[in-house]
Amino acid sequence: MFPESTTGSCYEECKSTAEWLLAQMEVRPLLGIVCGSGLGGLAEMLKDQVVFRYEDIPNFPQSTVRGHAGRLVFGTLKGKPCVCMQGRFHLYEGYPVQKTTLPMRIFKLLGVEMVILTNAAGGLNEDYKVGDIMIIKDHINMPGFAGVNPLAGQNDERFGVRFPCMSDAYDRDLRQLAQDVGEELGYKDFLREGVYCVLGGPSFETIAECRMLYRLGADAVGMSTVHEVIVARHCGMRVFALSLITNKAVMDYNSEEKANHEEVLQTGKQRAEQLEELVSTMVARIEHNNNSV
Ligand SMILES: O=P(O)(O)O[C@@H]1C[C@H](O)[C@@H](CO)O1
Ligand SMILES: Nc1nc2[nH]cnc2c(=O)[nH]1
Repeated sequence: MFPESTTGSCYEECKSTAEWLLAQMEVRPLLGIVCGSGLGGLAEMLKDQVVFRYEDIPNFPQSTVRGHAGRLVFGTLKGKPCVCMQGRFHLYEGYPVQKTTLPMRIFKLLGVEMVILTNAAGGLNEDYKVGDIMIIKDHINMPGFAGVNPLAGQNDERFGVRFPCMSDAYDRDLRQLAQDVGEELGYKDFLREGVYCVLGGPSFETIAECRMLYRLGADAVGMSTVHEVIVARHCGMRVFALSLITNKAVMDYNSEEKANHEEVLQTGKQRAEQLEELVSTMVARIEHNNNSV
């Protein structure tokens, strides 16, 4: 038997939450969006909103971090039916990794086919500037090296296979679409593509850790997204993810810079408009059901 703490988010629990939500509105979302720290403005773009506070949703965790409003917003974005998490859950809030990713399984049971995730991240790549938007092409699941994986524990085949592939986690066509849209919008100077590394947080990285992560191949470091991506891919949803580089990781022992959440939220405010424009223009061009963009 698997121990209780590692049995993951059970199918019945997710199904009852999905059914509770579906019973209260007409929207049948095909697209799921997760807003990163300070990036909740994306949810405000949805038309004909139906809003649920996390505290009112059965089985749903609560947001505890500033910059994460804790609202599930349904509506349409450029005519496409969407559900948007205005606030996500992090390991450092004290939730088991299975609980932080439970909304991905609820998305799946709501009928969502594609997930777009955003996050705030520290830039490790020396060429990156604060305010750059990084299309995530791959990830490093650092907690996974220590066995912290949302799929650890008993596997429920109704969600997906025991050993899911992750080499194709970040949809190639959606990444290309983002590049094309970014170029058209004139974002070339601040649009990047790179590798995101997740750590547990909540402490920011030491200088030695930043240097190590960069040498390992990470371009940006954060505290989220990867576990959601693993669960979304496990249950067959397509994934696209963006990091907003909100601060530069400190790599130099002579530097006076110090990572802090204020700067993260401030940079989010400054780049929110462009990030929202990029995502909404992409959404306008995405076709569903035929697996194309
Ligand atoms: O939810 P995200 O990954 O955008 O939040 C990042 C990581 C921490 O929660 C916070 C640090 O400022 O921002
Ligand atoms: N781990 C981590 N998460 C972040 N989120 C925003 N900036 C950072 C950062 O520098 N490090």
